[in-house]
Amino acid sequence: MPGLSQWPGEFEIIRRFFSAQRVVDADTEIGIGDDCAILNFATAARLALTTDTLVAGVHFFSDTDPARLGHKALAVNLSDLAAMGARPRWTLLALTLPENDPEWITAFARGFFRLAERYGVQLIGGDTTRGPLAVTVHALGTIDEGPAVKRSGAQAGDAVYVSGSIGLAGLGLKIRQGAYLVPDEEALDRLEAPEPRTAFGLRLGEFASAAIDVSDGLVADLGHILEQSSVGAEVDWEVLPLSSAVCRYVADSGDWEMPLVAGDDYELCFTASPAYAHAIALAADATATPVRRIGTIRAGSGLIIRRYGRSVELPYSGYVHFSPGDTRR
Ligand SMILES: Nc1ncnc2c1ncn2[C@@H]1O[C@H](COP(=O)(O)OP(=O)(O)OP(=O)(O)O)[C@@H](O)[C@H]1O
Ligand SMILES: Cc1ncc(C[n+]2csc(CCOP(=O)(O)O)c2C)c(N)n1
Ligand SMILES: [Mg+2]
Repeated sequence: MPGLSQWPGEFEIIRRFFSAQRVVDADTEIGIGDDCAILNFATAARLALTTDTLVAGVHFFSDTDPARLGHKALAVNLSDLAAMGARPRWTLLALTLPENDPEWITAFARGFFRLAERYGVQLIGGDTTRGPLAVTVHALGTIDEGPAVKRSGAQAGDAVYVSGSIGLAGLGLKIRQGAYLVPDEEALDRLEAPEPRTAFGLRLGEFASAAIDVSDGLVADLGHILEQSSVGAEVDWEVLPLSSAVCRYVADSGDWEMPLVAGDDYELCFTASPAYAHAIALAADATATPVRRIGTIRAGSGLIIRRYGRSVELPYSGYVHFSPGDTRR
């Protein structure tokens, strides 16, 4: 009779797919294999902790390439660490699988560990259960010096910036849903395998008064900054960083709000005093991160979008679980 750890069940999945990672963080006293992981770090660094769940049929299509799903499950958590200026270090992985399909799990683990290794992140524990497909990842990072970049620090007169480009994942979702018929690889890549803005996130502390990552949509997430900072903002639609495919979608459909309300882009939206414009350009350059000023923080409340000489006030709408019909953006 095989020892418990040899049974082809959850323990075999853990042993075979998840417990032999090359990355080992020096401050990990106990990793995978006991009731808890133990971290032992004597430095003055503070810990940043976050968690995000991806559920089949809600966050991803059940037939998504498992390597891309493994990547995305970690990426969305690294994105939250980036938004606070934290350095990613450790992760925990809670995996609920409908079946023990070694090929699927091998590909999932490949995507997960490839990203983890690129950022030096160690998997230190998790949970493996049988049930409807869902992935929950916890990520832990350190803030080595300076204050964390919060949602609540934006001030009237600050500039509003966004990294990369927005609306790509929303376009990918429309294509995946069959609601838009012009294929675009870049859009599908953004939807299924977003890249966390980790390197730029580590520079945010140098200049940002507030920051958030764009998971639910620019308007909804900038809205969190505005509410938590008790300010309003104006955003110029014409300067939004949109890929040519997103521009074409807007021209074809007339749906100019899509890039503002669709989620899943995992870009960083942040605010900073105009005095930091040069520092921001240097950080963008040093980390090869496109960054665009899209608007200005104003006293008061509410978000005004300026578009071709008109001003429209948009509600802070985006992807909201449990909203009527669960906004399928
Ligand atoms: N069930 C919960 N119990 C305790 N805190 C929660 C719970 N759900 C969310 N939170 C906290 O509420 C805040 C807002 O959560 P939210 O999920 O909107 O943030 P986010 O992770 O940046 O967004 P997203 O999930 O879209 O990536 C966070 O501080 C989060 O830790
Ligand atoms: C199949 C499928 N349908 C819809 C979407 C869009 N979507 C789902 S959750 C979410 C916000 C982020 O989630 P959370 O707030 O839970 O972190 C978005 C934009 C998708 N990616 N896949
Ligand atoms: Mg976030």
